[in-house]
Amino acid sequence: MSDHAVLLQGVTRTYGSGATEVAALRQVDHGFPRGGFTAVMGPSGSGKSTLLQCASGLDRPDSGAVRVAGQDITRLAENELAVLRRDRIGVIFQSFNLVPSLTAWQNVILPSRLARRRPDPAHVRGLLARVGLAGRERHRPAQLSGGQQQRVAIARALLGRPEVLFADEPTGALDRGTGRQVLALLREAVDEFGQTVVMVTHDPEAAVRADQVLFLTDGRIVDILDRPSTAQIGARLDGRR
Ligand SMILES: Nc1ncnc2c1ncn2[C@@H]1O[C@H](COP(=O)(O)OP(=O)(O)OP(=O)(O)O)[C@@H](O)[C@H]1O
Repeated sequence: MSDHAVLLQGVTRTYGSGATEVAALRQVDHGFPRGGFTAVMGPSGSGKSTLLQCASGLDRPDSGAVRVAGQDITRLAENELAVLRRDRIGVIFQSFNLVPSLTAWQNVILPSRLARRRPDPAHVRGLLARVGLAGRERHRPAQLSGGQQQRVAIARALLGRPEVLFADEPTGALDRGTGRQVLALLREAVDEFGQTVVMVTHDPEAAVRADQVLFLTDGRIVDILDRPSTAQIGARLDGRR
């Protein structure tokens, strides 16, 4: 079995055509280590979200392969991809993406309900407690702070015990203290539960929690730093290194 939870091979994604053509990803090759925490950084428009979307099966590359659990997900039919995403992948967004009319509990179990599954209530309760939301199960998103809403989204992403958790700017809408709590949960998913986390971020304070930081420019990975300091990340972003 590969030691990569997700393997990108020659992944290219181009938007538009002719004069408006934009190459968002250009022949990207990268393996995300199993049980590792990787941050993806780079200037606005460098292809970070596109990389996350192609790696998580939300978008399909124009060419190249994306292997998750050894399967090339670019070759799966829609229904096969939906099953793989449901069983093996969790996704968290900057804007939480919760359903406003549902309680925290209902939001967490929504994907499994849609998949006609009945999650174990003890597991749901335990998950909400793990993310610090014990006693908030019946609150709706509007009755929760931004950080609490993001923790509901994390609990939802973790419910199916996914092997890989993708997070697109998960702390982007949060203050620093609340963001730290969210990062601690992602770190815990890696350290305690052996999950793989891939996180897009603009924030060096967030990226420093990762084991490895990828830097994208113009649709290409231009650098990879292992366990960099905040200062090293800042210097790399400023082009001082
Ligand atoms: N749906 C789309 N249609 C056309 N062009 C797109 C689309 N999505 C992304 N792009 C373009 O692809 C390039 C990469 O976009 P992407 O969102 O991946 O960058 P990013 O690094 O995540 O940027 P940001 O940090 O601003 O979120 C950009 O030039 C963007 O304008």
